[in-house]
Amino acid sequence: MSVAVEESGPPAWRLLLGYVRPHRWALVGGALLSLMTGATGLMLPLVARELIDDLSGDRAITGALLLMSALVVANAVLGALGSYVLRRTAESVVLGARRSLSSYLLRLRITAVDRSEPGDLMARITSDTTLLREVTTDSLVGLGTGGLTLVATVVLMGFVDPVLLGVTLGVIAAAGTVLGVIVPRINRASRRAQDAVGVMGASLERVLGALRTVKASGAEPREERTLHEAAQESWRQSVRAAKWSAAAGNTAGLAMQIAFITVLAVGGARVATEAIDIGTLVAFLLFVFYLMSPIQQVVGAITQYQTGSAALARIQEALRLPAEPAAGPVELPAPGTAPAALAFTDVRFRYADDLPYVHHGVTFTVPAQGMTAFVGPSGAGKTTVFSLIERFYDPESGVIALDGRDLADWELSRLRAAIGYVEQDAPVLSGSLRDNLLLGNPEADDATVTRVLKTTRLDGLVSRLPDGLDTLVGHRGTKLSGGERQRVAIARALLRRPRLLLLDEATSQLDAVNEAALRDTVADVARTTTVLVVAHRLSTVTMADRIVVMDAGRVRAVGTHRELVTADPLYAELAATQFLATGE
Ligand SMILES: Nc1ncnc2c1ncn2[C@@H]1O[C@H](COP(=O)(O)OP(=O)(O)OP(=O)(O)O)[C@@H](O)[C@H]1O
Repeated sequence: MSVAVEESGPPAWRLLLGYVRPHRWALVGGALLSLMTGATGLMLPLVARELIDDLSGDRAITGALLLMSALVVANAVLGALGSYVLRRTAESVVLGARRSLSSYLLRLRITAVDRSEPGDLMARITSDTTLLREVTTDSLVGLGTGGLTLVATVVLMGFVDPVLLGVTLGVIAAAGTVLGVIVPRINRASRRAQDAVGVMGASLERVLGALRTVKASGAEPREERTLHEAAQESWRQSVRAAKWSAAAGNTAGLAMQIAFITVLAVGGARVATEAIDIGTLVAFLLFVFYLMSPIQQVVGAITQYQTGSAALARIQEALRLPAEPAAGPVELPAPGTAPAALAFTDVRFRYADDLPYVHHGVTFTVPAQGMTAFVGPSGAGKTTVFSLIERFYDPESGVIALDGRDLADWELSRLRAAIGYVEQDAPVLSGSLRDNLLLGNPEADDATVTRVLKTTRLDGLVSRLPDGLDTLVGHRGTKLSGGERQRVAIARALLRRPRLLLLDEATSQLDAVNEAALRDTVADVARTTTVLVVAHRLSTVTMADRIVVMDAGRVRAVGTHRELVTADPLYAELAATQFLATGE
């Protein structure tokens, strides 16, 4: 299982009712149409009895025939209308579930995402929600209309002949006992089948996300096996569910056939002893025939609900993952807003309770404006500083304050609006170059975009591309070079006019010319904004106003390059080896 959540929670049907509630009147309308369809069907045996009576009494049958024809037509028209209304409503229920689930997943806390498989979460939005369609129509409506029709039919049958009704109900009760054993098995198999679809989604996401590496490692056969195994497991469990569903359906069908034969035999005997007349027996047999449809509807509703509730449980699991509060409208800082000051005070943090501490009491202050670089060995906790500033995670103890205010007291969307963040691997989303640049500030005007493109030296690239800013960059920006992706990420962050700019190794993939240009840009930005850089290159570090040296989750020194080279042996060593070794 790839989604880690606590097991408790309200039952699945409550979640279903939540999705159905907005469409309840359409559903009631559809159910009424279905009921009317059933009622027209139910009237047919009674009219048939009239017709037979008329025939045996030598009376005209035109009226009864016309009435029967009208009932047949009404039955067809009402049936079609009812099924359209119900199907439409079911699609609306699926739409509602997909909307709420996708909104929820976008708000997931990063901790929840760390513990989940994106492919499995995707399967929950796409495949599991689809199953709600059948649950809404077949289950909810089927149970309602089928149940009501069943009761109405049974009442009418009781009026026609209570003895034959007793015989019929006896057979149905026996079938019900068998169904009680079958139904839970459908639920179990359906749940496993949907879980296997989730596993398949997760495996697909894993492979397609790193197809180049998979190919380069010659790992296709192994990955293929994993995918096939998941597909096979889903098939196996779906076949098992189909087997039990078929058994359930046929048990109901068989019960009805047995009821038919028994009624024919017992009814025949009653006609022979003149307890009932032949018209009554024909009417009752027609009722038994009409009983078949609501019974199958009710059995179908119960079996379908088993599949649906397995999907509902998976949706519910996703909805119990920890999420952030719903974001208000994002308001970016107005041009010229003052840069932000930042302070970490004795911050302790670990990614999970069963993992070691990454920060063991980190303390440093960054005044508004200027550039601060973070250096230190790999795994020292530098990137984690940025993740905490963005509140992707919260510290276990200690305080992180922006402008003197604890991050916990900031409205999350306001906090993030103040920050521009360029991640370590500079992600670019599929879509056009323009989509990517305007991701964080869709309102940026053309003049600003042109200026930022120039600053990040992307103007040359854009003019070379046949479609300019509308060029599609491919999945994860694969049509761009590593350096171009990084510059796009920086341009995107700058377009947000951040009060605090976080650059995580933002220059690591740039060539010397572009790096020098970007260094000037960053220095320029640092005159009006607070810039924090996780640096791997001496060039970035030497120009920083202050350098925070981190080691194993602690700040060991703060100072300028000049100060630290003499004051801190680790820094002196890093400067002498790591930075210089990168080629500067
Ligand atoms: N999402 C996560 N879940 C669990 N552990 C994590 C997570 N992200 C990072 N870590 C661990 O936290 C520690 C610090 O990671 P961090 O990325 O902050 O280091 P860093 O100083 O930026 O390293 P580098 O210079 O190599 O990027 C590492 O040991 C890493 O394995």
